[in-house]
Amino acid sequence: MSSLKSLNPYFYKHKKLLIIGIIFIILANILTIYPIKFVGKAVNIIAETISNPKNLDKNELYRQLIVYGSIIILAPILTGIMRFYMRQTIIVASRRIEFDLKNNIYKHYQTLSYTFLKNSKVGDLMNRISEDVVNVRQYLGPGVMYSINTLILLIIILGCMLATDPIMTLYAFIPLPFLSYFVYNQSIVINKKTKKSQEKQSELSSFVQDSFSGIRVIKSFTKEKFIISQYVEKSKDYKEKSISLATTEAFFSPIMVFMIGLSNVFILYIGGQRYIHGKIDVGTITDFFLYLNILIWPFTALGWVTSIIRRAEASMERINDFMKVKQEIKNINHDNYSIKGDITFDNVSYTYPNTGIKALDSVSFHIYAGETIVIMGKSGSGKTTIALLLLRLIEPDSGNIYLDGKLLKEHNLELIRSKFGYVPQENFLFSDTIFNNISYGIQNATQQIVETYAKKAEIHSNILKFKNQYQTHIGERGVTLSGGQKQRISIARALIKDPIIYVFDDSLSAVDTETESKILINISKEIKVKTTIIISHRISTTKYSDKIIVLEKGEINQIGSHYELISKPGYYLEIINQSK
Ligand SMILES: Nc1ncnc2c1ncn2[C@@H]1O[C@H](COP(=O)(O)OP(=O)(O)OP(=O)(O)O)[C@@H](O)[C@H]1O
Repeated sequence: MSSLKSLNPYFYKHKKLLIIGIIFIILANILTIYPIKFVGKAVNIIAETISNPKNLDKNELYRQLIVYGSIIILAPILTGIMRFYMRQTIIVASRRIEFDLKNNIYKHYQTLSYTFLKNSKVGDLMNRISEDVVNVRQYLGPGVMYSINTLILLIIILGCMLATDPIMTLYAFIPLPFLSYFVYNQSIVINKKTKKSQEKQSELSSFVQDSFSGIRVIKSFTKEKFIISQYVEKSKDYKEKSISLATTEAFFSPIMVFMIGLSNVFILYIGGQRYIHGKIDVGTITDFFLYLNILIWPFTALGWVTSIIRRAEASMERINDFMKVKQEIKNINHDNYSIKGDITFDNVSYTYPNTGIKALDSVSFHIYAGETIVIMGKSGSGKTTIALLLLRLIEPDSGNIYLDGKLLKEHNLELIRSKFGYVPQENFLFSDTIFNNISYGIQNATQQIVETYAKKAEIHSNILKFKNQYQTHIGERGVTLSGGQKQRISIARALIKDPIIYVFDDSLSAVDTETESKILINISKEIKVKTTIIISHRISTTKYSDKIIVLEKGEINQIGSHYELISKPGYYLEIINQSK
């Protein structure tokens, strides 16, 4: 139950509804049990009438039977009304808690670090916020409701039974300790099996997500059959875990019914003995049977409720694992001020924690505000890592980064990110209209502004060719764009922010050199006055730069202007010679 403790604040928040719900549960149970003693009384009157027909007072008999009959009929109607309100309060509270929980998980996801999210599987993240939350909601709603219901019913029935005949009560409850032992053991097994089945489900979701993202590769490599067989294998695994869980859960109902049946046998035997010896009347035996049979459903449901609780416990553990992950990059400054764009890297090193790869090793350089630098280097040399450090998506392990002479981590994080125009290497666009994608970073964008920046990014004429032009939907529900078109929309999205610092991470790799040149000419005015970092493999971009940094295995191999670098042997000269 420990993981479910983290739900206490949510229970507290919705305490009013829950307390009202509990009151309805109590009323519903009192109304369920109240008419039972009248059944016993009615049975006694009928038995009395049959054995002594001479004493029959017809009017009195009818009067009593009408009163008892009315109570027996009316009480279930009122019980039904109480049960309706019990659901209306407790189930509604569970839905509200589910809403809060989902929002809190999503909010927490947003605070998690780039590296953590990058290393998590999307399917798994999705499962924790969907499937796992549904499991927890099942506990919050039916789980809590039926647990309280069973407990209250048990207390009331136990009280009624003890008041009627303590000895018969003792016999009726003989199977109870065995039942508790069985429930306890089964619930441990259910918890373990649930965790395994949920892990398998997460794996399956991640696999499906992966295979749809890589559908082009799968089809071009004609791997459909292979991927289907892998899916079958994984879903078989999930199926086996689920069946094993269902088998354990299936034991509950028959065992519960068996135990109640055993109680009935005891009642019949002991009750019969006591009746023969004149210690009780036949109505008392009838009452006991009715009491026990009322317990059948709640006790059968106990098995179901136990698995709901165990499932929720396993799910909550998975949710808590994520909720415990601390926000690594925090904002300590909330001031508003202007940024010039002077950047210094002072002996900066960074190692990716998950792989242990040292991506940057004591890197130092200085970019004056308004300068344009091109970062070159072989694949994996650490270029993107510099961009991520600048945006504070990751923090250096050692060394310092300064912006306008002040430590980057002491700046207002939201402010500095708003001053960056970042075009990432992987051109991610949202499943939305082209207009909304371009205007993503600004508020109240007009058609004119969006078009201006689309023109600068050399994508305007392409957009006009689509039927719905700027209102064209991209992605799953709309058109599929070419790599170059996506890149240019990403560029327009960064330009429209009118940032102070541009970071283009291999942003022109998917467009031809002519378009690349046009884009760079279009934004040359901005580039001249703003700090611009262009990560590129192409020599054509270097003509716009003040300085070139050549990285090799995370270290600076060469640094200088185009003319300085072509005058000495090295990677830069090699690239120049290759491009001739
Ligand atoms: N999220 C990550 N987790 C672990 N290792 C990473 C991660 N991202 C990059 N790396 C590793 O860090 C090193 C530097 O990567 P980086 O992306 O900075 O190189 P790059 O020069 O930009 O490469 P490319 O030109 O191919 O984009 C590489 O060896 C890479 O494998």
